[in-house]
Amino acid sequence: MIYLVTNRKLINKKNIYKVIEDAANAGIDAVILREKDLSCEDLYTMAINIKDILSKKNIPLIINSNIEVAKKVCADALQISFGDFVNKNVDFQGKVGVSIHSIEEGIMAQNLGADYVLAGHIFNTSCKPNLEPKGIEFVHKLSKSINIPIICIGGINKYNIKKVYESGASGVAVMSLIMESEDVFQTIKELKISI
Ligand SMILES: Cc1ncc(COP(=O)(O)OP(=O)(O)O)c(N)n1
Ligand SMILES: Cc1nc(C(=O)O)sc1CCOP(=O)(O)O
Repeated sequence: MIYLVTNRKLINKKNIYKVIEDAANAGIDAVILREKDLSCEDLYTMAINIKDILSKKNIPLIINSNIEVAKKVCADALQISFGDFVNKNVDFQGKVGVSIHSIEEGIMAQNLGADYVLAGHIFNTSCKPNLEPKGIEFVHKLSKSINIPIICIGGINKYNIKKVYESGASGVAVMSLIMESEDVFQTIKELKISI
């Protein structure tokens, strides 16, 4: 499973909808709409447009952080930080994915009913320049500690994707590699054949 995480600010020539369309055609498994700076109104508009593209291919839409928008657009899943998951009363009909950054958070997320965890960041990534990556051993340990699906994020590319799967991940989430790609279709195909 390959999840695409959006970041419209990383896109060079194309626009976000063209990227999503190419990704959908290349066989992406889900899209996490993560545009933290947008107002609810603008995020909702973007979510509706993306849902329109994805629904033609039955690809799930996941909304990052914003439960109001996730509900309003009837998203397939909500992606939420560990802190929000633990501290807020998350009342959402669809699946709930929790972002975790330690084994303890992974176990707690599972015990509290998370449907899957987004675990990171695994490798160095320009998106998290001041934080140490967790490394492949973290994936290995996490997969021995929990039974819910583990989606790994952070610095995933065609050279390391296989190792991530071999360490027990059920899938990966990729942002900059795809957002910055000149050829989104080809980039995703290369990831898929590298698994
Ligand atoms: C140890 C650690 N903490 C937090 C992060 C990244 O999480 P954050 O930037 O808060 O949220 P998202 O980028 O996942 O939306 C990390 N990699 N490591
Ligand atoms: C959005 C995000 N969350 C992370 C986490 O560790 O929770 S790492 C990350 C960025 C991943 O982007 P790229 O594929 O460009 O490395």
